[in-house]
Amino acid sequence: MFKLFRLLKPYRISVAAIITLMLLQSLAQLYLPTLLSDIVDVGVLKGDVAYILRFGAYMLLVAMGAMVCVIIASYLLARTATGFGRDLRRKLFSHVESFSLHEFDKLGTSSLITRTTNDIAQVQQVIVMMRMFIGAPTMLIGGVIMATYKDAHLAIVLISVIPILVLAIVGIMLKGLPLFKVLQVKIDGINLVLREHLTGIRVIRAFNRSGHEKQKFEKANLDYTQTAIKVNTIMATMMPVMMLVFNLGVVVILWYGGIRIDQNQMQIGDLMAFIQYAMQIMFSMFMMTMIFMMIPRASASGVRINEVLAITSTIHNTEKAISLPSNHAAIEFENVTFSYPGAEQPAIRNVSFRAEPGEVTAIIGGTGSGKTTLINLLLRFYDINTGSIHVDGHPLHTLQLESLRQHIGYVPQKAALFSGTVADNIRFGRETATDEEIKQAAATAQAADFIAELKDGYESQLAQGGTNLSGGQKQRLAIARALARKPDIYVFDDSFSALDFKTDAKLRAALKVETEQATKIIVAQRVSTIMDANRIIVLEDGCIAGIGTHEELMSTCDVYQEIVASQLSEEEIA
Ligand SMILES: Nc1ncnc2c1ncn2[C@@H]1O[C@H](COP(=O)(O)OP(=O)(O)OP(=O)(O)O)[C@@H](O)[C@H]1O
Repeated sequence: MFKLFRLLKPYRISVAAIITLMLLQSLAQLYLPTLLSDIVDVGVLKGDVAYILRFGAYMLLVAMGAMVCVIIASYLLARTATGFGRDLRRKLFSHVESFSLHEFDKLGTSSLITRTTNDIAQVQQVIVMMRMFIGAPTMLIGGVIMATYKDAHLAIVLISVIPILVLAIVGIMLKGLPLFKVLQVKIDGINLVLREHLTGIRVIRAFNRSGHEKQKFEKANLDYTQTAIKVNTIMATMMPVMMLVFNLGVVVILWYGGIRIDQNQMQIGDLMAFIQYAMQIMFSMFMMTMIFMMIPRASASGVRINEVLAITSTIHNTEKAISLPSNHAAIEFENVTFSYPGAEQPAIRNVSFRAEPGEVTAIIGGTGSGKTTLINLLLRFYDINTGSIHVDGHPLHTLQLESLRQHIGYVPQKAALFSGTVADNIRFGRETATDEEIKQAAATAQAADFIAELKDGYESQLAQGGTNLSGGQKQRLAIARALARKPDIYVFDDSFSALDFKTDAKLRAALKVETEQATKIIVAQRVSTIMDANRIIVLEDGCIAGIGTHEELMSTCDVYQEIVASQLSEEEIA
């Protein structure tokens, strides 16, 4: 966790000011009881009103000075802590941005979200508590010194109470701390049930499993509550135990102090100051307990954050990476083999093909045959194991990632839209696209009609993930987004599956005109979508079972014939 505090560097002046102010505040606090004892011993006992007033005003000034220190320190601390949290979130976010899909697979999306939010908040809390880090030890050491200075004999009573307090605190913490860790795991449990419930709400309702889900949530909730009650019960004993030990200590101090006053070895004011020092010592011990309770929790979060920061993406720009010139680029796969990390079998084996500019290269095959994997490799979401991929004659790894992706208009299998307007979502493809270009892209994607029917047309707001649109509408917006980019390469990963046959045909006809010069790769399940492609690649279990036009494959490729036969009969039956 302390490694993360390097991010405090830009705030070093604030931190120095906070430390100085808190030290000043602690010194002022330590000075107050001494002033009080002077008022009592000199002013009150001798009836010197002028002395009382003068020292009273003095006390007021010191107290106000301490207050000003606390106010300024709190302000600076709030700014520093929120700034630190913002910087750390930014650092983590941009680091995660550089990850390849492999790293996302490894860490898990939900864990990355928790680490960027909850875990950072825990570490940020340590900064917020910085006041205590400085105040508590100063008050403890200063309190003991000042109490000893007031009366060394009585200080022995006080100092012998401290180990009893420490023992009580350590005992309680030993019981409570492991439960704090358990508590975090139980929160994870609630989050898991909740996340599954919210994302799967349609399925849960359709299968009438609401009752079952409710029970699952109740169980996780009860589990968490019971642990929380247990940990809070243990922690709640801390204050009364501390108060008991402290009050017993005060009784002993008063008793022994009374004897010493009786023997003229101590003055009343000193005894009053002594009790105040004892209170300050106890308060500082309480603060230190809070610190010790918080640090293990925050350092667990610190470890989780550092884990993410320590991961370097397996896919990044090499030093000599070049920018892909704007060109109508040919794509070439040569003997490409690739296994997903941890997978036993390669998802793609010895795949070779060429996709030419101005042509449509289609990929067809059963589920799990490796179609999406080919696309993932072209976009360099993953790196190949053996073989090579060239774009415009350049090996993929020699190209700058941003430049490569800049040239590709990608339509994913599952249309991912973002909250914002329809126009915002299309403009996502190219920020500089004009309104006219956006309308043109929507028209080509056969989305113009349904957008016109929306309440605010292109300015209609989309819900998170576009849930207020149908599957086909989402797909058409995703296509419009890729078209708005005007790229050299189009990649449609099963992007026409949610469209009816008529819209599918109209869309392909419009695309043909709009994307004439570009290299087009179309992954499809329906033969009718790709029948007129210049080249059809038939995939089976990660290998190429045939390449050719529809006619060629109909006479040479058994797998293709099977696909065609199964679909025709299905259509005939329908
Ligand atoms: N992230 C991943 N990690 C591990 N294995 C994966 C991953 N993604 C896909 N696979 C595996 O790789 C193989 C090919 O998957 P791919 O998604 O490329 O198939 P597909 O042909 O696109 O299928 P579909 O038509 O169902 O989308 C499958 O066996 C799948 O289980």
